[in-house]
Amino acid sequence: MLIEAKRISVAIDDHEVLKNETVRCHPGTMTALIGPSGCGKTTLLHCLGLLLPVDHGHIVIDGKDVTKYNDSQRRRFWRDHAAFILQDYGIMDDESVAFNVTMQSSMLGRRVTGDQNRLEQALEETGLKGREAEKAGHLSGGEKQRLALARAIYKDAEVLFVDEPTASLDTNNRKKVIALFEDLATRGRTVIVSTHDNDMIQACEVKHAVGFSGQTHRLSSNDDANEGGLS
Ligand SMILES: Nc1ncnc2c1ncn2[C@@H]1O[C@H](COP(=O)(O)OP(=O)(O)OP(=O)(O)O)[C@@H](O)[C@H]1O
Repeated sequence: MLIEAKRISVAIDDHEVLKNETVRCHPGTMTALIGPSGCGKTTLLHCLGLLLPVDHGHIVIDGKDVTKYNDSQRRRFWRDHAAFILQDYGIMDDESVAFNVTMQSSMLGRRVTGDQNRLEQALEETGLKGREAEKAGHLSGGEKQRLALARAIYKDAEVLFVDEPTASLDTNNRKKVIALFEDLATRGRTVIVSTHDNDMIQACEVKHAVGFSGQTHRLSSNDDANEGGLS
C-alpha cells in the first residue's frame, strides 16, 4: 500500500507541530521519519496511520483520499490493513503472551485460538518462543516491544506503523528487530518508522526529515544516515 501525506498541517494546543508536511511511503520499502526530538515524527506517524486528524492537507492511501474517513472506515483500515507498534506497545498486561499475539480466544476466554503455526513462527522470530502462557505484564520493556512486533508479524499486515521500535533493546536484539522489519519490507510490506536509531535509519531506503517541508531522500549506500547528512 502506498501511504501519502500531502502538505499536511497539524496544530496541538495552538502549537503548530506539522506544517506543509509531504511524504510518500511505498510498499516494499522502509521509510524512516527522522529529525530531532519534538520535530513531529510521532505526530506524522499517527497522521499517516489515521490515528490523528489533520487540520490541513490530505492523507492518501493507494491514490484514494482518506482524510475525511469516519470512525468505522478508519477502524476497517486498521483491522484489514494495518499493524501498529507504538511506544506504549498496546500490550494487554493481564492477558497471556499468546493472546496478545493472536487477539483471539475461545468463547470462554480459556484457550487461545487462531493459527497456532503462525503464532509459533511469530514468537520464534521475535525470540519469545516458549513464553506463550506468561502474562504479558511480566515482560520487560524490550520484550513487550518484541511482543508488539510478534503481533504485527502474526497479522501480516500490509502496512506497519512503527514508533521507536529499538529504543529499549540491546544491540543484539536491535539488529534482530531491524532485520525482521527489513524482511517484512522485502515481502512487499509498507514499513513506516519514526526513529532516532542510526542502524535503523541506515536500514531504511527512504529517509524523510520531518519539519523540512517535505524533504525526502532515497539514499545511496554511501550517504550519511544522520539528519545532518540530509541536504
Ligand atoms: N498530545 C499532545 N499535547 C500537547 N503537545 C503535544 C502532544 N503531542 C505532541 N505534542 C507536541 O508536538 C511536538 C511534536 O511531538 P512528537 O511526539 O510528534 O515529536 P517527535 O519528533 O516524535 O519527538 P521524540 O523524538 O522526542 O519522540 C512536541 O513539541 C510535543 O510537545
